[in-house]
Amino acid sequence: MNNTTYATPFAKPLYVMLKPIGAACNLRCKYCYYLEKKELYPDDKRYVMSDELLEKFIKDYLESQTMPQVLFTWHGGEALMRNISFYKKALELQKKYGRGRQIDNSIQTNGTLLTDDWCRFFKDNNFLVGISIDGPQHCHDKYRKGVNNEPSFYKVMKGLSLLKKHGVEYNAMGVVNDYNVDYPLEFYNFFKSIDCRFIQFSPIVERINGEPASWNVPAAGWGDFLIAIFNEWVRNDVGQFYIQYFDSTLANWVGADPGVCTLAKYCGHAGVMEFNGDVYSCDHFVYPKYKLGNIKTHTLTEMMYSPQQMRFGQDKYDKLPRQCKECDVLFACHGECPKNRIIKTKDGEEGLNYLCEGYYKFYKHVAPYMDFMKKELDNKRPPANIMQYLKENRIDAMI
Ligand SMILES: C[S@@+](CC[C@H](N)C(=O)[O-])C[C@H]1O[C@@H](n2cnc3c(N)ncnc32)[C@H](O)[C@@H]1O
Ligand code: SF4
Ligand code: SF4
Ligand code: SF4
Repeated sequence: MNNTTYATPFAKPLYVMLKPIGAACNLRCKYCYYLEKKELYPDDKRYVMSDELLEKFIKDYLESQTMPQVLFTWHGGEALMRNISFYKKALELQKKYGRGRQIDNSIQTNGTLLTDDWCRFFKDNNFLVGISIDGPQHCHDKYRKGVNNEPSFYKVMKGLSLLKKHGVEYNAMGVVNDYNVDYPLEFYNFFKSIDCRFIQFSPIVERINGEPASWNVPAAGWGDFLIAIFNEWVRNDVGQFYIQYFDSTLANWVGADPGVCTLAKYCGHAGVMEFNGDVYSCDHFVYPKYKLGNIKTHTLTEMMYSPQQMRFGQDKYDKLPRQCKECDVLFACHGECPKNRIIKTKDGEEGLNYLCEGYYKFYKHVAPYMDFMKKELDNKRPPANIMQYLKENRIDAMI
C-alpha cells in the first residue's frame, strides 16, 4: 500500500461531475453504456435534477474545495435537454457560494441540440464544450443514431459550426469501436480537418450478458490504431495537436501525473452525482455496489474521502494481476481502467485488461520516441524537436 495516497487525500481537488439530467437523451447510440441506467431509477421517469438539489450540490461542492480553482462538469444523458435558464441559475448559485474562487464550467454533449442561443450562452460564460464525434460520417453514423435509427453526423457538424461561429472553446471526444478502428488515419485527419486541436478518444469495452459486446474494439486492433495515429502525429503534429493518450504517455514516461485517470496508478478522484443526488465512485461504475451515498444525507467530502472510495482508487493498482505487476510497461499502462479488466492472464488469473495485447504493442512501439522526448524535456528542450530528428532520419537509425 502506498501510504502517501491515504496520508494526503486533499492533495487533489475534490471532483464530482454532475448529471443535471440522468439517463435521458435525444439519441440512441447503439453502444451507449449510460442509457441502461434508467433501470436504476424506475420510479422517476423524468430524470431531472431539482433546483433544490442543484443548490445543495453547488454549495457543498464549493465548500469542499481545497484549491482556488474549481471545475464543474455538466454531463448526462444529454445535458442540453435542460434549458438555458437551468444553467443560468447554476451560474448564479456558483457566484453566490463561490467566495471569489475561479470557477470553470465544462459541458459534454452530443452536439445535435446546439443553437445560436446555446452558443452565445457558452461563449458569454466561458464554457468549454466537449462534443462527441466518432470520426468522419461513415464512422460516426455507424453507431451514433437517433430514436428512429436515423444518422446524426450532419446535426453534429451543424452544432460544431455554430460553436465555431460564436468562438466557443471546444474539444472532441471520439470512441473507438470495432468499425472505426480500421480507419485510424481517416479518423485522425478528420479531427485535424475540423481544426480540433485537443482530441480525446476512448476504446469501447463492454459486456452484454457477460459476453464481450460486438462493437468492442478488438485488442490488437486498438494497438494498431494507436500506433498508426502516433506515427503520423510524431512526425508532423507534436505541439500542434494535443492527443490525450500521447501526452499522458509522455507524462508517465517522465514520471509526471498523466492527467487521465485510466493511465494513472490509482484513481477514484472523479466521482459522479446522479440527477437525484446519489453519488457513485465513477461514471463507469454507476451500480448499487459503488454508490457512496446521497447528497441529501452525506457531504461530498464524506463520500469522496470515505474508506469505500479510498479503497476504490487504491484497488486500481492493488487488484492488478501478477502479469501486470511484472510487466515492463506497467509504469505507462498501469493496467488501464478497472472496468476493462475482464479477461484472464496467461496463467489463468482474473483481472487482465481486455486491451492488454494492444497496449503492450503500443507502448513497445512508442518507447524509443518517448525516450527521445523525455531526453529533450530533461534538457529543457521542446519534445517537438523529435519531428526534425525524424525528418533527418536520425531517430530511425537509433531505433
Ligand atoms: C454517455 S455520453 C453523455 C454525454 C453526451 N450525451 C455525449 O454523447 O457526449 C459521454 C461519453 O461517453 C461516450 N460513450 C458512450 N458509450 C460508451 C461506451 N460504451 N464506451 C465508451 N464510451 C462511451 C460517448 O460517446 C460520450 O463521448
Ligand atoms: S448521445 Fe450520449 S447519452 Fe445519448 S445515447 Fe449517445 S452516448 Fe448515450
Ligand atoms: S474506474 Fe476507470 S474511468 Fe473510473 S476513475 Fe478509475 S480509471 Fe477512471
Ligand atoms: S500492457 Fe498488459 S500486462 Fe502490461 S500493464 Fe498493461 S494490461 Fe498489464
